[in-house]
Amino acid sequence: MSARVAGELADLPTASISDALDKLGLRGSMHGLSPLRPGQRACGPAYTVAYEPVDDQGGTVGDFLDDVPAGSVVFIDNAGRTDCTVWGGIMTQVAAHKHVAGTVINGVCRDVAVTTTTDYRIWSVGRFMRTGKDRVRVRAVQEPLLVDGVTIRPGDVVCADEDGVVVVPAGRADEVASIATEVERVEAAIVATVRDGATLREARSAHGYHSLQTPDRTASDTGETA
Ligand SMILES: O=C([O-])CC(=O)C(=O)O
Ligand SMILES: [Mg+2]
Repeated sequence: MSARVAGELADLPTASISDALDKLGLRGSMHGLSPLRPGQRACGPAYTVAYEPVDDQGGTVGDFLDDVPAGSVVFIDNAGRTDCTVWGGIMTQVAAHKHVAGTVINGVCRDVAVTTTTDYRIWSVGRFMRTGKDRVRVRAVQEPLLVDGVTIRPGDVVCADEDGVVVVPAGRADEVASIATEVERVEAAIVATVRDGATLREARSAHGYHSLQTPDRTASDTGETA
């Protein structure tokens, strides 16, 4: 993936990227992860972290942050747990200081007031104040995660905005960016066509709105022979 493609994805809404993933038959739209505050966006290569529960003492939260490169999106899997955190205000301030692009948590964070007054972006299942220290520990860093049926590999492109989070496989970023760009172009054309006097039904039909995200059927998909 070139810097140009990464830049294109960074400029595209997650809605159009999600449509492109649908068209290519790829899973990558992450259900149930919401932005902590309105208006935030982030896009960058995934830095993956998996947590696991500990029975008693010895759990830790967040020491891996020293190793995260600037521009990455930290993608943390705490198995969707909402009863203890894996991110807090110290981590937010350190990540912002290191120019980390953002954090996605399949779990919860705390110290939300700090994050909302710091130039840093988090998407999560929710928020809760009880720490993960002595409750969870890091099981793996920079290994593939499987979250809600989506595989997130280190270096995959994570894009997130007000609609939520999408993950684009690094090797498919070029195709996804080009289809998502076309989705954007067609959607703008539909609105322009209505402003020129067409009905929504006419404009959508003229520009193929309903199948923008529909996978192209090949002979092998349909069982047809050429
Ligand atoms: O225990 C945690 O979730 C971490 C925390 O509060 C912080 O980084 O400030
Ligand atoms: Mg804290």
